[in-house]
Amino acid sequence: MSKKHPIISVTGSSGAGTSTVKHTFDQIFRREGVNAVSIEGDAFHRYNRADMKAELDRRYAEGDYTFSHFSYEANDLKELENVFREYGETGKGRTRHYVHDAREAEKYGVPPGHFTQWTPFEDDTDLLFYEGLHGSVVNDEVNLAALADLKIGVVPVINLEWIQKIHRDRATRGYSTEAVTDVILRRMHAYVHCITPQFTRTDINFQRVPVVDTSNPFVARWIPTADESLVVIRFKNPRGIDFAYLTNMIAGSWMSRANSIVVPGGKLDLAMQLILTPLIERLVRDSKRA
Ligand SMILES: Nc1ncnc2c1ncn2[C@@H]1O[C@H](COP(=O)(O)OP(=O)(O)OP(=O)(O)O)[C@@H](O)[C@H]1O
Ligand SMILES: O=C(CO)[C@H](O)[C@H](O)COP(=O)(O)O
Repeated sequence: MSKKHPIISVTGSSGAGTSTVKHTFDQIFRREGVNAVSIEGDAFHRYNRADMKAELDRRYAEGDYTFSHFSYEANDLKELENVFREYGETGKGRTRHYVHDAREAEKYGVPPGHFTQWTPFEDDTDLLFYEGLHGSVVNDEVNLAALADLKIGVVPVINLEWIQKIHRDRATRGYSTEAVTDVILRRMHAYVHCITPQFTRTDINFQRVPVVDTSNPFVARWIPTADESLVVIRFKNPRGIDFAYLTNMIAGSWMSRANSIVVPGGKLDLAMQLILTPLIERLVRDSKRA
């Protein structure tokens, strides 16, 4: 936890919608005049695509079928912890990009499946924003949850998450449904052991729930739209959250538990703005006083 140089982490599985949620944060940062430095979890993968394949093959040959990008060991979480710690203490740090596809290759000048060089953060930023798979990990090696000041989980129910991943990976990353299905299966062990435990540590979870039939996510023809979904928003510590204000402001919303509200899918962006803006404002205000 850092008051002087606050850190926000947004954690979700691959395809959960963390990049989409980042756009909402970017809008809030722009509107509130917050100068945030952003880092992507994929920058902290341990291997480039070819080396990951070699490591997978090696482990398969040894009978380990559980290794995937979700696994702790496939990522340099020590380095991520160093970046969180250094930023929290000094406001400095560094990051790089993992280039997924041709569009990103053109943007960064590095072929798909490779990393860019590490580059230092610009000086005098107001906060660090992380978006990726491991923003609230606590294991024998690292404690990232302890270093982040506001932790958000983005967790659609699992068949919606798979639909989102399959459609995104087919549309923009050139994978077949079969290839994505294999990846989903291979990642399941680490999904259960490395990804889901984080969502009991996050301060707020946003869980999109479809209200159309998604029983067979592998043949779904499109991603359920905002109108075809609800979002459950759960607060770890509901003290200080003005639920009456939120349910008044967000048409069609209601409380489903003492720490949860449900909003129509189309109101997700509004709900995030209403909930997150005061929290971000407070982090930045406190950091200027520290
Ligand atoms: N609220 C939403 N409503 C409709 N579609 C959504 C929503 N959130 C995400 N999606 C869709 O789901 C897909 C995956 O979203 P996104 O790219 O944000 O995931 P991600 O968590 O960043 O994945 P990765 O970490 O693998 O990059 C995209 O096609 C996106 O348009
Ligand atoms: O989304 C992911 C993790 O969040 C990707 O699967 C990961 O970055 C590896 O990508 P690729 O399969 O394109 O090498």
